[in-house]
Amino acid sequence: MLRNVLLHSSISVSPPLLDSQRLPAPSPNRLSGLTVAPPLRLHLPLTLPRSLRRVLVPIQCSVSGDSMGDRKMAGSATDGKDPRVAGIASAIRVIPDFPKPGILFQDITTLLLDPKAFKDTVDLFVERYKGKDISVVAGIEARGFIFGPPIAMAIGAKFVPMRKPKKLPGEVISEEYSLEYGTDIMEMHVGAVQAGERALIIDDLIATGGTLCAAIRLLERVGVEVVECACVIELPELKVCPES
Ligand SMILES: O=P(O)(O)OC[C@H]1O[C@H](OP(=O)(O)OP(=O)(O)O)[C@H](O)[C@@H]1O
Ligand SMILES: Nc1ncnc2[nH]cnc12
Repeated sequence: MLRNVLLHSSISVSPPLLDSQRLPAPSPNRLSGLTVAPPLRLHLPLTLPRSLRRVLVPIQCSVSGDSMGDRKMAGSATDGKDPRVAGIASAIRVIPDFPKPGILFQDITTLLLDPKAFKDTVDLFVERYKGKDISVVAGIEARGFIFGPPIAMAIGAKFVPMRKPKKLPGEVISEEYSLEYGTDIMEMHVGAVQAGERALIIDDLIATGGTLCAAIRLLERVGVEVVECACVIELPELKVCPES
């Protein structure tokens, strides 16, 4: 069971930024084959403490302050009380029925239109990870490529893209993972990381956790220590990881 996290700001993702962007409140819908009852919550950053990373399989995205017990990290800027989190949450647009009926899509492009909210998002991660001896920030295609590089630069780490198949030109190592229907493959360049390095994995969102599981496996196969995974958004109602 996954019990995370640092930030545990159980915030309802709020209406769109602009009136013109407002959408009707979504009804409970299905995502990845699972019933999802809004409101969804924003957790920033969603991090998996090292001691709990392994229990991503099976993942439970629901988070409770109690569940962290002794592992709760006191004093984190991301404990849910940080005033920046509300602004970030309100900048994320929710679009029902995209990309297909029943999906409640968390659209971070509206967050990117808001310079303060975007900066606050990156800053919250940077505040947590600066000075933690992390030499690798691994970003997951595509939206991990948006948040990963500014975080990497700010903490003095290199950025390593974890890409979809046949995108990287050099020699790669691959990891297959399960999706709701079928499988996908994640790839990383051979030589991008060295055994013994400490990595942070960044993505925009965790749903089932299958994508993050694959990224962890890929890095650990080459001897990298994955310190934590961090995401902007958690879909806490999703309780199943496709990995087994
Ligand atoms: O926790 P999971 O169930 O694995 O899902 C989370 C992943 O899904 C989304 O990416 P997507 O696969 O849609 O790719 P994209 O960002 O390239 O559109 C999201 O950005 C995460 O990477
Ligand atoms: N509901 C969702 N919104 C945005 N990206 C997603 N990836 C998986 N589920 C998603």
